[in-house]
Amino acid sequence: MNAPLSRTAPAQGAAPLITAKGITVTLGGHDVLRGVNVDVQRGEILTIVGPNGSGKSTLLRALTGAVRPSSGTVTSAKGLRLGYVPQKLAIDAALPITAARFIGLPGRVSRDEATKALARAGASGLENRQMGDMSGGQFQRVLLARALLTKPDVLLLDEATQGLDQPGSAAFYRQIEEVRETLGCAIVMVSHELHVVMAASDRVICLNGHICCEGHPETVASAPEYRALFGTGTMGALALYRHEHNHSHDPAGADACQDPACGHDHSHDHGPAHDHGPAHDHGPAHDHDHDHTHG
Ligand SMILES: Nc1ncnc2c1ncn2[C@@H]1O[C@H](COP(=O)(O)OP(=O)(O)OP(=O)(O)O)[C@@H](O)[C@H]1O
Repeated sequence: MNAPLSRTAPAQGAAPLITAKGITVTLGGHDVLRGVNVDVQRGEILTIVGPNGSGKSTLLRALTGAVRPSSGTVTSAKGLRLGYVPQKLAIDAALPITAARFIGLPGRVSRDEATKALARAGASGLENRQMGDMSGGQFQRVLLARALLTKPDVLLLDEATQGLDQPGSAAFYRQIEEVRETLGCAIVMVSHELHVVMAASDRVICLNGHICCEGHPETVASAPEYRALFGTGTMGALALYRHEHNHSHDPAGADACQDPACGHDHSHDHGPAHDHGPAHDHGPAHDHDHDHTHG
């Protein structure tokens, strides 16, 4: 299920489900996004990575139409159905509501539909469980089940595994791949966990207000250029992807990117061998065969 070659092939060449062309989004007087171009193809898993405040959530919201660009356009295929899994959702733990009832809100959903959606989200058997009693992973799966009720053409996830541990995140993303296999929907996800989502992604976009770089993760995994794209921006996660170690990673420079327009410090060592000293191997990242879209 997790093997790249067994993936449902994204519908290359078909009309995109969502097209953002040269969008600039201005919030609070600042250009949060500048001249961003994104196509979402049917059946693909597209991951958006980038440092805190780089506009990932804003881009997701612009793609859904929840945020209007100040320039550029976002167009969607006619009748497009969207599903959305938020970063987190606060539910009063004291509120007595079962998973089956929760995913049925606000509309009416039959017990059968709720059960099927929970099964697709890998949350079978949780129908009668109180939402307040769920583990973080179970809770996110119920949110996923809720998003799947609309049978979305595009499922959007905004750091849906925040708060989960690594095995929990990895299991969640495997579930996402399964959802894609079953429903054939496109998936657009924001994640900080590049090491975890890498295996599940067809394409990765590195965002920092503009698109720094984008590409196919498998193609670029062996390319030397990709190693320089993220400094310690994954908090060492890329190194962890390759092998376990327990030294600390400096979260500073979280937005290191090879693109000089990003303005990051690239003076640290990106040598091919992983070094357990302060200079880290930056592991898999992205393709430099891309269009730069600087605003
Ligand atoms: N409604 C708003 N008004 C003003 N500024 C906003 C608004 N929403 C977001 N911003 C600003 O836009 C920038 C991008 O925010 P966004 O949430 O899109 O980033 P992000 O990459 O998703 O960040 P994070 O990784 O921290 O979730 C931030 O500087 C944020 O403060």
